[in-house]
Amino acid sequence: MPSKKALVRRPSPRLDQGLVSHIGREPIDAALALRQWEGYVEALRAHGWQTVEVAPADECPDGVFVEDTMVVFRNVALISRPGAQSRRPETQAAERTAVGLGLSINHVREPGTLDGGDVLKVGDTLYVGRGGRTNAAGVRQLRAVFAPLGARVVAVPVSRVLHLKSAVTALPDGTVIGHPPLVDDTSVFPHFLPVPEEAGAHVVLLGGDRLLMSASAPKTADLLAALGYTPVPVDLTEFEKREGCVTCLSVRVRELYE
Ligand SMILES: NC(=O)NCCC[C@H](N)C(=O)O
Repeated sequence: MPSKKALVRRPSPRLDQGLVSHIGREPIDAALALRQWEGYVEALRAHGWQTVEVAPADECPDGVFVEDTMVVFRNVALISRPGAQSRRPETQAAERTAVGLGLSINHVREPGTLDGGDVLKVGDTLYVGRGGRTNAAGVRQLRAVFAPLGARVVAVPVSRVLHLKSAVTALPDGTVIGHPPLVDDTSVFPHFLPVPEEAGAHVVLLGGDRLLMSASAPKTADLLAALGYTPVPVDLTEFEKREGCVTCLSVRVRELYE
């Protein structure tokens, strides 16, 4: 049954100590981060999403990036085993919330590593980024869990950014969008549209023609508006300083059998 639930997790006061891999470390304004997170949650709610808070993990600087804790396909959640050791404690409370929603649970197991941010769903295709956080065993386990449910799992290389979804996301019609200098190989996607800004590569489909995206990508917002979409911009500067983006602050659950 279609559902519009979104898991979110409020930022840790220690967000400043969050990981950075591909960019320099700039200081975080924790109060501003909290306001930006509240604005993000409000934008989801304003577009009909019921937000469900995962218990805070204040001891985990990167806990707000809750997308990385699982991959949801149909009514199954594959609980991740994050590629960064410091992020592994984040999954426990996220799993409890997934159970509470009625999702069936599977786990990525050692030696597999996989971050939810490396998995992009386009219809029944799951693109998975093989890169800094997701290894070959993680890809194999993703395939083993979701192929029997009808998913086509396509592994793609990711070396220029943190996660696959730092490089590309997809529009409602399945067109994959990305900022070409940051995409390893645009030819793996059947329909690819280049966008002019790094932050423009990230959209969350709110429903209908509405696209939640970062206010840091005004040229891409204009491009997408010219294609008939309605951009819904949110300020995310404090999360972008820790390599987060609009997708990573929630896990959207669209099919629940209640
Ligand atoms: N899915 C995502 O885009 N997650 C962003 C995670 C950022 C965090 N600082 C990390 O390096 O793990």
